[in-house]
Amino acid sequence: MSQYRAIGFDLDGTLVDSVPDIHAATNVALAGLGLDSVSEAQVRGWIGNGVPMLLTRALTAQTGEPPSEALLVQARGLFDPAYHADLCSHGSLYPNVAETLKQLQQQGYSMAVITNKPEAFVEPILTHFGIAQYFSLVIGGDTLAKAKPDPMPIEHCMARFGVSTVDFLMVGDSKNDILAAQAAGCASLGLTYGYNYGEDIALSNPTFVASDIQQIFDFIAQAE
Ligand SMILES: O=C(O)COP(=O)(O)O
Ligand SMILES: [Mg+2]
Repeated sequence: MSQYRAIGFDLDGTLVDSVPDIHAATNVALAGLGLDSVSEAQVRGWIGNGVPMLLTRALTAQTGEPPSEALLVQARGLFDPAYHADLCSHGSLYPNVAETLKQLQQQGYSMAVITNKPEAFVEPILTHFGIAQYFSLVIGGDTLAKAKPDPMPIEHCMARFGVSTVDFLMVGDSKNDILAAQAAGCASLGLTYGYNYGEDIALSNPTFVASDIQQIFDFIAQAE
């Protein structure tokens, strides 16, 4: 094993290309409020800070002003059942994700999902794609008091795994993942294929940058 003992994985844009399903549920919510649909490309640029922020961004785009709390609650009441009903039918695992997780587990790493997606959606998605068994801990965007880019989810995870900052590697597609890792004082691997508000992940200065999750083996070997 390398110097790392535990690895945190972001979900959306890192393990699963979930935009098509999130896009569909967003448009169900907007239609229920009598608002026009948004495009998949728009939704791709709004993912990263959880569902409340995604809906805030969508409602702002379609009404021209930030939504009231009441409108946001209404939108969430429409989004959640629509997304729950159809979490995975259009999405897919990114290449080499299942194989990489399997190999890392065989090598003895403790692994967690650290996502800003609401916790209730996470387990069914992991199960659908056959990767739930690789994770001994799942932290959603609403599991703790603070979400990424705050370091709290990573700190919580390190405490649960009984590892220190030098033992932990955070893998993600968004600057929120990299900022959370930097704030927690641990290493990060930034993936170039996900959703990062249209920005190059390298601009956030992750410890490593990769275009395929399988490249993680190059970096953890390097760190030995
Ligand atoms: O739900 C989001 O906005 C982002 O989810 P992620 O943290 O798994 O990328
Ligand atoms: Mg992500």
